[in-house]
Parts: sequence; structure tokens; C-alpha cells
Amino acid sequence: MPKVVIAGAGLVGSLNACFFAKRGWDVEVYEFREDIRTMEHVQGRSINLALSFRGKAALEYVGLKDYITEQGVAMYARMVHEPDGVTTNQQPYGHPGQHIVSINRRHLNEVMITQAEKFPTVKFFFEHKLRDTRIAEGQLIMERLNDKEKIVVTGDLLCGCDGAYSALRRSLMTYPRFNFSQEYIEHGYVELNILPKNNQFAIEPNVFHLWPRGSFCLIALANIDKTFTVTLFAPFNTFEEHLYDDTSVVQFFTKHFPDALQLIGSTELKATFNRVRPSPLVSVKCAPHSFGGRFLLLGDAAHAMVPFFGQGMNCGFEDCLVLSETLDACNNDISKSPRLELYLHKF
Ligand SMILES: NC(=O)C1=CN([C@@H]2O[C@H](COP(=O)(O)OP(=O)(O)OC[C@H]3O[C@@H](n4cnc5c(N)ncnc54)[C@H](OP(=O)(O)O)[C@@H]3O)[C@@H](O)[C@H]2O)C=CC1
Ligand SMILES: Nc1ccccc1C(=O)C[C@H](N)C(=O)O
Repeated sequence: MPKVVIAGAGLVGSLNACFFAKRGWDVEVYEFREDIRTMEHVQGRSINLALSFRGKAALEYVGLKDYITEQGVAMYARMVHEPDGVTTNQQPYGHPGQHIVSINRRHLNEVMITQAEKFPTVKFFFEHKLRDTRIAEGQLIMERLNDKEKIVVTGDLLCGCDGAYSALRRSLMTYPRFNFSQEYIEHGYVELNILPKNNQFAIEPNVFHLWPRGSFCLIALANIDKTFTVTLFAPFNTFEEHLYDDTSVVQFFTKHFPDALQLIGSTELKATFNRVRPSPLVSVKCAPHSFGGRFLLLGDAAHAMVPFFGQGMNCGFEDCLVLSETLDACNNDISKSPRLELYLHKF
């Protein structure tokens, strides 16, 4: 059986594992973090995901579309909240019935790992960090974090699904004619929450809530546990100049998001801003995405994008589908690597 090695057990790594298992390959997934299903807090990953048609098409291919869709909340429109704290208006996303799906990122990642693990040929290795890549030898060098042991792994294909700061991509920097650009936008984000009211959603769940305010905005997306994940996006200098202590934070929300302040509560708001700093948002572009007919970059490792269109996960899922179709087109015959390389250029 051919074997694929995947670096990263994020959303794209775990879906990619399902795709390869389905085509009968042996799959090894190496993840830097411990198993998120056993972690109490997962740092730095918050903004809710909006699963759209592209992402669903990839999930359908491995039989997960309905199951994953049930883990989220349908959003039929964008609900815009005006600064007066009362007026709202709705912009439908499509024809009646058409929708995108709000899913909590941590929950989705946990579910995806569990689904991938159900395939008997998939093995996950948590707390293994990709340290280096030997292109000529077709090897990845992993470090087992508990004893610092270096492990050499190899496979017929080696996939970097290790996110925006991909170690696999970093080790390819000197690859001939490899192009790379990285840009931090001026905005950062902070995550907040709206809790259920009388065990029900506190506001309409089936829309994407948006409080647009020029250079900054607030969004709220529902979760199946009847909470909302709320995210404030603002330039870093807005955080520094207007959101620097308890009083300024409450004043800012009173002025710009009075209805959201009621829902979040000033105690929770102050506690969050005392606890966390805004996280940065990075955009990464690079080309090519395939190297030596054997190494590939997928998902954020290949194209990290800002979240405002809600397309990062959907593009990453689509990568898995395109790769699968590419392998179908060469009849799974990866021994003919020049041929595979040719197909992979499409990818
Ligand atoms: N809403 C959010 O807050 C976020 C959303 N996303 C969405 O998910 C989409 C898909 O993300 P995806 O491409 O899967 O990337 P992810 O960042 O979700 O997953 C990459 C995984 O690889 C791990 N990793 C990083 N470096 C190494 C290494 N050296 N060795 C082994 N594992 C490593 C990461 O751990 P670690 O994270 O510790 O670096 C992470 O678990 C994105 O496009 C975006 O839309 C992604 C991140 C956050
Ligand atoms: N998930 C997100 C996270 C952050 C910012 C936006 C989104 C969106 O999904 C936007 C939605 N597609 C919209 O166009 O209204």
C-alpha cells in the first residue's frame, strides 16, 4: 500500500488523512500539539468558521458532509447592526434555503480527528514537531517532544498541512525558484462570547451578525451549544489607543456596540481584555505548492488568508479534493513521478 505522511492535524491535515485512507493508503499524521481532544484550553484559535459550498463539496467526497453540517448552525443571511443599538437589516446570502454553516473551530477539529481515526490505516502521532525536510531523500525529520528523540519518516507523498507558519514550507525556502510572501495586516482580533439566555440563543442564531464600524467591526456566530463566538477586529493602534483598560473598553463598546455590550456583559468584557492581547492576522502566498513529485503544501501552509470572506478552511478543504482528483487522474500511480509532477502543477 502506498503511504502518505502528513505534518499537522489541523482541519486540513485531518481531512486529508480521510481522503488518503479512503483511497486505501497508509496514513501517518504528525502533530506538534498534544491531542486537542484532551486539552482543557486551546490557545489562539477562535474565530468561528463558515463552511460554504466549496468546503462541503470536499466533505461530501469522504462521506462527512451531513455529519459535519449537523455540528454547526445554518446562517441564511448577514444581519447588520446599526450604531444606535436597535436597528438591524438583513442581507440574504442567496436564494431561500441557501446558507453557510457556522462551526466552532476547536469542535470541528476534534470531530475531524475522531472521524479520521476511524479509518484503520490512519495513525496519529501527537506531540511530534516537524523539524526539518530532506528533499533529495524524501524524508521529514520529526522531534518527539516528550524525549526530544529525532525520528526520520518517509512516504510516497509527504504533505505539509502545518498551517500558516508551516515548518515544511520554511524548510523549502532555498528550493529553486520558490516564491514566498508574507504580510501582516494592520488588524488584530480578540474573541468574546455571548452566553445562552434562559437556555436559549440570546439572539437570532441563523444569521451572521455583523457590526460594521469603518476601520473596525464586531461579528457573532452561533454554536450548537447555544452560545455565540464573538470577534472584534480592529487595527492594533485602535486596541492601543481606545481599548487599554477597564474604563476605555466599556466606553468603546457603549459608544459603538451598545446592543452587543448588553449581551456580552461588562464583567466578561473587562475580564477578557485583561486576560488577552489581540492576535495578529497573516496572509501568506507561495508557489509552487509541489516539490520533487513528492512534497506538497496544502491549506494555510500553501495560502494563509485573512478571515473576512470566511474562505480559509473552505479553500484548504478544496485542496484535499483537488489533490484527490489529481491522483485519480494519474491512476494513483505515483511511481511515475514526472507524470504526477505534471498533474501536481495544476494543484
Ligand atoms: N478560526 C481560527 O481561529 C483559525 C482558523 N483556521 C482555519 O483553518 C483553516 C485550515 O487550517 P490548516 O491549514 O489546517 O492549518 P491549521 O493552523 O489549522 O493546522 C495546522 C496544524 O499543524 C500544526 N503544526 C504547526 N507546525 C507544526 C510542525 N512543525 N510540526 C507538526 N505540526 C505542526 C499546528 O499546530 P499549531 O497551531 O500549534 O502551530 C496545527 O495544529 C485555515 O485556512 C483557517 O481558515 C486556522 C487557524 C485558526
Ligand atoms: N467566518 C468569518 C470569520 C471572520 C469574518 C468573516 C467571516 C465570514 O464568514 C463572512 C461571511 N462569509 C460574509 O460574507 O458575511
